[in-house]
Amino acid sequence: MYGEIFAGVGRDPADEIDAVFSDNVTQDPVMVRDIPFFSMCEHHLLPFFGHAHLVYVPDRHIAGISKIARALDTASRRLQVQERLTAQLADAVLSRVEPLAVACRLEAEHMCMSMRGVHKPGHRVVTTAVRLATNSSANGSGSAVAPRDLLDMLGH
Ligand SMILES: Nc1nc2c(ncn2[C@@H]2O[C@H](COP(=O)(O)OP(=O)(O)OP(=O)(O)O)[C@@H](O)[C@H]2O)c(=O)[nH]1
Repeated sequence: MYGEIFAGVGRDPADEIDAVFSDNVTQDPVMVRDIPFFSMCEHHLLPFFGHAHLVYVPDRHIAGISKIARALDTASRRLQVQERLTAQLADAVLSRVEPLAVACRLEAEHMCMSMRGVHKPGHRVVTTAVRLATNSSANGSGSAVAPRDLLDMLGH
């Protein structure tokens, strides 16, 4: 059982993104919503779980969509904090798909806050990560979608 829960230990989430396509790519945003994930709080050894949403603006490549979910699984199946998990997913897409911009948002309930401690079942922790290509025009002056637009699409 623990082999499955911690199957991401020692693996690079980016390596899951092994399918990218380069034909007829346009710089229109691609969004994947409501990807479920389960992870383990590194402070309490209790689960946190929820959904991930990710949007990116392709440059020359698009990702095989399942590979984004696979990268999320690899990053979540280990001891984690939600902020780092969010960043690792965005970084994996940035490094392998080389988009103009990528943003992701995770919403989760942490069992360490629900079943013990402060006892707040039903709470939701929301984290976001935004990454821009170093040569991106997505910083506001160019024609690409701005980071604020990406976060709006994610429903922050
Ligand atoms: N961007 C994009 N990817 C797609 C679409 N339809 C299928 N794919 C992805 O194309 C990829 C093909 O990857 P492969 O590794 O060759 O196929 P696979 O072994 O079935 O991959 P898994 O679904 O990850 O098991 C997968 O990531 C699919 O999710 C689509 O319409 N758009």
